[in-house]
Amino acid sequence: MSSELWKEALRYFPGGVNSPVRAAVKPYPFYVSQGKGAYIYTEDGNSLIDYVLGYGPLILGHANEYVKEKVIEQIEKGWLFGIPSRVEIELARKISLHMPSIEKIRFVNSGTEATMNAIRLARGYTKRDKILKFNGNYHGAHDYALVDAGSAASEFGVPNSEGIPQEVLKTVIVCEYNDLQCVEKKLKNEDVAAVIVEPVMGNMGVIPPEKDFLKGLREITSTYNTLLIFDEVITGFRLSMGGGQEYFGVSADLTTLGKIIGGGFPIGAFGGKREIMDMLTPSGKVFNAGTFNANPISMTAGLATLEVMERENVIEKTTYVAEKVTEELERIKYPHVINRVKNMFQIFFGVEKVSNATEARRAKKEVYLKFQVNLMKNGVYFPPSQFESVFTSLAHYDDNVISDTVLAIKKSSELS
Ligand SMILES: Cc1ncc(COP(=O)(O)O)c(C=O)c1O
Ligand SMILES: NCC(=O)CCC(=O)O
Repeated sequence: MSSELWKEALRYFPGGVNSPVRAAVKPYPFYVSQGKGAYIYTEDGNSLIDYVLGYGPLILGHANEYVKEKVIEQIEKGWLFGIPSRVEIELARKISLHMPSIEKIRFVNSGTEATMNAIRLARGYTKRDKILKFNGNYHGAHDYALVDAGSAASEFGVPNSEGIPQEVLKTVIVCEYNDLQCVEKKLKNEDVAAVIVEPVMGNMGVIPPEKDFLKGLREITSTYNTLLIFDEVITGFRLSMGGGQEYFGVSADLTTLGKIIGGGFPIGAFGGKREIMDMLTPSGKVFNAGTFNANPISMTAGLATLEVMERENVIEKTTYVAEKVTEELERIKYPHVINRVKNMFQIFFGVEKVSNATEARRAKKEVYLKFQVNLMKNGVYFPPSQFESVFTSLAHYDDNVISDTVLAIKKSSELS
């Protein structure tokens, strides 16, 4: 039973969990025993249609057969060598084919590591210390990212974590998302190594960039010789095979990836222009290393996932599911706004517009949570936090999954 496991978990783990957002499930987290396709199964004998999908990586759904076979084949051959293996080249080739701005890449183990290293590299390359980020963007859980951070940092009321040295904080400048004037002013007045941005915000709910925001960032950063880092940990291989850059037609100097490119196994990557990437050890003097970097299991699962995506038009199918689900959400009587870009979306109650983190924080979280709990009772799992994105997968591209979701939304919409 989940209730018993939770009681024991509270003894071992701070707050009962190993990543904070998991504790946001009310009244206490359910424990998952299995996942298959669009469904997860709980220790309490319930099944739920899963719209969280491991917070984004599982774009094919749970336990995809092709990915599973490939991973098992690799396990038969061994799972860690600390020596290069063929599959890392195959995955790199595929990524750079779809994302031409990535001429060279380094594989790490999480999105956190990806942004931490991309920022260090930008500093090394430009010989400048400062970076600029946006309020509510989440770039992982390292010191330079936990300033006005979204996701669980906002959900749990600590957008600015304790434990980060003042010296570090002085190097991080924050602007509001979609505010180009702020960026222009800061870059004019300070020496900024890099601007890091989520091409679509997926960590304050979903917030799209306004028209010309990303193009504007490209122009301003070029003017001031500041690097533009697209954090595509969520959007890479989700908005399009070429990520947010292809979707919006804007090219970044450095790109961070994670989630989907590991097919559900731990992954991160950062890549970009050859001359910048070559500053990385061992060809250059900006250090990065890792026991598990480019481990063959994550490489294999990622490659298999991208192969299925190429074959099966996954982005359009997952977008179709998101359209159907949001059409039903639109019918909810309680005043709300829905932000959707392709196959990622979120609903905000009691507000008319959400175009930045400040506006997202004004939404009625308590109404969202009531809706989320209602949905769980009716067999559908949405993120337990207003500040996460709803995701769809290939496994959701199924009439029964869609109609069961629509029915669950109808039954869950009494919110006043
Ligand atoms: C845009 C973005 N960047 C970075 C990260 C950090 O990735 P990870 O959780 O793998 O460290 C996340 C994670 O959720 C993310 O959404
Ligand atoms: N949007 C934030 C994440 O996806 C990370 C998941 C976690 O923090 O457990």
